[in-house]
Amino acid sequence: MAFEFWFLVLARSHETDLSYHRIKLEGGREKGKPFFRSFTGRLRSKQMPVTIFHGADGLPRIILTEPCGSTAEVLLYGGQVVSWKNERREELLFMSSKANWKPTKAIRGGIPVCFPQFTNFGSLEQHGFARNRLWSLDSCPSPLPPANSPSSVDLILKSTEVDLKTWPRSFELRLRISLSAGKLTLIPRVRNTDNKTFPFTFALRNYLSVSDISEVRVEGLETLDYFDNLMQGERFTEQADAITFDGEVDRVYLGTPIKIAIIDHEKKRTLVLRKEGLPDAVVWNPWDKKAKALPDFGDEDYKTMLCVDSAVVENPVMLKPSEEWKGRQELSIVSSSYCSGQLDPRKVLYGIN
Ligand SMILES: O=P(O)(O)OC[C@H]1O[C@H](O)[C@H](O)[C@@H](O)[C@@H]1O
Repeated sequence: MAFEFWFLVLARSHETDLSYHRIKLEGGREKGKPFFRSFTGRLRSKQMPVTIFHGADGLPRIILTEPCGSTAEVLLYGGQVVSWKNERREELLFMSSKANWKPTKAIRGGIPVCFPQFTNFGSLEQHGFARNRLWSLDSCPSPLPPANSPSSVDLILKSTEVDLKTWPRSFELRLRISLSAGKLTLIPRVRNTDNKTFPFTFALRNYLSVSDISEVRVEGLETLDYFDNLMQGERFTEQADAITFDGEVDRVYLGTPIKIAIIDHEKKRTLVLRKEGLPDAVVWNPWDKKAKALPDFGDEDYKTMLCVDSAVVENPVMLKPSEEWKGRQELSIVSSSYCSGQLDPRKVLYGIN
């Protein structure tokens, strides 16, 4: 059965007022064939040369590239980064071996966007609906300047009639994703297009690829208070001088410093998470038992992943009509762990010489 759908993309031309560009994405479903045919569509605009591909899974995606050779792959479904590879083609994000690539379910890996609710702190579905919706290209990212390069893309999700029934607040959720050598930057924004103030919680859930979770240290969270989701959200104070892993962990660290280092001894590399406007950080690893209970998580996958999320959880954002909230996170790779003697984590975290 033939299948087609249209994206209406609002694009601002250089000289004139707003104009609409319509992009048609076509595919066909034949017996035994993927839902979509492999397809390349191009939004022809002076300002935003964005190419949309369809992979074997049929999901529309954008591939970001930069001159040093690193790449990122972003799905319109969920506005989700699903791959970030360095210039040596090594994958830096985790993707579950049992990830479900069919819409309506969240994809287990990459960087899902949790909005308007983090976890089950509210009446909505776990982690909100944004990760389960088809986003669009956003060619009017004002007040950010247009991202006019193959290293960047702007996406948008607006409230729909269906979502207004469960969450009656009109919003525009924008996400700019930018790639540069050794760095992936995400800038989420939420605009209140309603006539009432609304609260929301938010997280960029970073599924990071690690060589062996037992050898990983997270620095920058020591001495902080956290909510432990394994203890009914009870509040504790971190006593360890770094977070290490030997069992399930599901914590929301509160009011963290702007930099957190994830040190992977075996890979001899440190991943630095730098964030603004996202005061909390969630650390999650399901470990063996929970991994087995999750249908889209490979039994052994917990050994090679760690979620360290940039989040706003403790104090929800209260957004007034017409106001825009903005966050920012940068993930960057420093290619040798401090174990090698070349990198002192204090330098990474605090810039101490
Ligand atoms: O399975 P998901 O909906 O992606 O959630 C994964 C995990 O996220 C959070 O950290 C929750 O506190 C956990 O209870 C949940 O298992």
